[in-house]
Amino acid sequence: MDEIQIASLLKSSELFPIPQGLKLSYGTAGFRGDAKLLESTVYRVGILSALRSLKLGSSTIGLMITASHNKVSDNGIKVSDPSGGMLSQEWEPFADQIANAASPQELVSLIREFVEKEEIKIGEYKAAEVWLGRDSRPSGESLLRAAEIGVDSVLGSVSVDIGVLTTPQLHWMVRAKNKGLKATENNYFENLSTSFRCLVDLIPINGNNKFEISKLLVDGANGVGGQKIEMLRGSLSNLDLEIRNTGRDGGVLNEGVGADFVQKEKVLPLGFGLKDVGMRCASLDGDADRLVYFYVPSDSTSDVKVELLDGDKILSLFALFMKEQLNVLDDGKEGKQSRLGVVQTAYANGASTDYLKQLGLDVVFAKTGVKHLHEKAAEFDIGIYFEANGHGTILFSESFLSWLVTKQKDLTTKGQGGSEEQKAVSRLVAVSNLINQAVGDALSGVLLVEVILQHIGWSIQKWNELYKDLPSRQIKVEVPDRTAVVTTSQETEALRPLGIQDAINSEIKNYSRGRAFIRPSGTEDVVRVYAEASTQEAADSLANSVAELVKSFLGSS
Ligand SMILES: CC(=O)N[C@H]1[C@@H](OP(=O)(O)O)O[C@H](CO)[C@@H](O)[C@@H]1O
Ligand SMILES: [Mg+2]
Repeated sequence: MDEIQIASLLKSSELFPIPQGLKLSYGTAGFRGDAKLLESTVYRVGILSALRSLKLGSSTIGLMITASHNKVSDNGIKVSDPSGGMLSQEWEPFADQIANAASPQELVSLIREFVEKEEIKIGEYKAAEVWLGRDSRPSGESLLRAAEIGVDSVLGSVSVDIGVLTTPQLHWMVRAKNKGLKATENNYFENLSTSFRCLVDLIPINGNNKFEISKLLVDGANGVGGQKIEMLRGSLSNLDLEIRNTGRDGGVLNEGVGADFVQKEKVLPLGFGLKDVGMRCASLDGDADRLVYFYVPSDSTSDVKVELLDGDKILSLFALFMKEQLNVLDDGKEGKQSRLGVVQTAYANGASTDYLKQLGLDVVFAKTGVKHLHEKAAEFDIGIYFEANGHGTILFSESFLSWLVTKQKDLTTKGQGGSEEQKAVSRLVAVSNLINQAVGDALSGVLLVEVILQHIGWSIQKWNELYKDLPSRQIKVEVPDRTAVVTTSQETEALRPLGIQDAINSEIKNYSRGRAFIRPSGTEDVVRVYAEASTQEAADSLANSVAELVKSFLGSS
C-alpha cells in the first residue's frame, strides 16, 4: 500500500470514530446492532468490499444495509460475493478485526497487513465496483453514505448506489452483473414474471384445471418487500394479490408483523383477523428474504388461531414438485439419474424431516445461517434448502442446468415439443429462472408456491395436511455472555458449559417425542432454546425447563 492510499484511509477513518465499547462480530448474517452505533462499521465494511472486489479481479461486490426482521431502530450490513452468495467465510475474521479496530492507525495497519497477505493489488487493475443497496429503514440513507466513503477511500474503487431494494434483489443483481447478464431491478422483475408465466402455461390441462385462483393475502412486514411485490403485481397474470402492511399506512417495520413474528410467536400479524378465515395468507420479513404461509382455521372463535406453514412446509411442497418432474425424466429412456437433496437445520420440525425421508429424499443438516445451508445444497444436482423460519431456495448445479437446457433443445428439434418429458424439462428450466439462485427470496418463493398449488390443484389446507407439525417452542434467554455456549457442528448438543448437555438430556427424557437444544444466536445477544414434544403444553414446559437450566449455568442478565 503506498503513502497516498494510507493517507486516504487515515483521512476518511477520522470521520467515523468507533463508539466506545462497541464489540461486533460478523455473525450469522453480517454485522447488526443499534443503527446509531453502526456508521464506523459500515464505513469499514465499505473498505473491505472494495478490497474483495480488487482481490477477485474487479468483479462487482454487493453491500446490503439491512437488519432484516430486527426492530426498526436497528440496522446492519452484509456483503454479497460476486456469485451473489454470502461473503466467503475466509474473510469473516478480517471483517471482525477491522470492525473492532480501536483507532484509525490500528485500522490502517490491519488493512495494510491483510492487503500484503492476500496480495491485493491496489491501483493495478481496472476499478473495483461495489453496489450498495438498502432496505426501507430510515437510518439506511446515512449508513449508505458511510459505506460510499469507505469504498471510495480505496484508490481506484467506485461505489454505485442502487437504491432501496430487498436483500435478494441485491444478491440477484450482483450475480447477474458478474455473469454478464442484464442486471437492473426491472430485469429482476421481468425475469420473475416471464418464468412465472412459463410455469403457468405448463400447468396440465386435464385434471387440475378446475382449480379456481383464489386471492392471496400478503403481509409485507411494513417493509421493502411489500413495496416491491406491489411493483411486481402489475406484470403478473394468474395471480390475485392483496397486499397489507405495506408501511404506508403508519405501521412500523416488523412491529407485530412479518414472517419472523408470525413464525416465532405463532400468531397472526396485525391487519389480519377473523374476517380472513380460510384465506391463503403469506408473510414476508423486513428485507423479504424469508417467507411463511398461514391461514386462520375455520374453527377459530374470538380467540383467533393461526395455522402456520413454515419454511419446512414450503420445502416439502417444492421437494414434492421437483421430484415429480425429475421422475418423468428418470423414467424416460434417455433420462438421467439426477441427485435431488434437501438441506435443513436443527430447527426443522421433526415431522418435516420424517416426511422428507419418507419421500425417499436425501436429507442433510447444516448449521443455522443460510451460508451453511447454501454450501451443502450446492453439492447436489438440485439442492433445496430451507430454514424453518422461511429462508430458502432451490439451487441447480451448472452442469445439471446445462444438461437440462440441451435436452430441452433436443426434444424441440426432434419434434417432441408436447411430450411429458419435454414439459418436465421446461418446468425445471423455468423453476431455475424463477427461483433466486443466489439466496432465499420471498418474492420468487411466493410465485413458485402459488404456481405449484395451481399445478396440483391444492388449497392451503390441503397443502398443510402433507404432515402435521410436532408442537414446538422457541425461547430467547438473555445471559451475561452468550459465547459461553459452545455447540457441536450440527448445533444439536452443547459442549460448553460443561454438564449442561447432561442436564438437558435428563429433562428431554421426561417427554414423549421430546427434543431440545440450545445455541448462542449469531444475530442477537441471546441464547436460543428450541424444544419439541408431542403436545404444545409439553413443548412449552420442556423449553421452559431448558431455559431455566441455561439461566442456572450461565446466570441471567
Ligand atoms: C432460529 C432462527 O430463526 N435463527 C435465525 C437468526 O439467526 P440466529 O443466529 O439464530 O440469531 O437469523 C439468521 C439471519 O436472518 C437466520 O439465518 C437464522 O435462521
Ligand atoms: Mg431477512
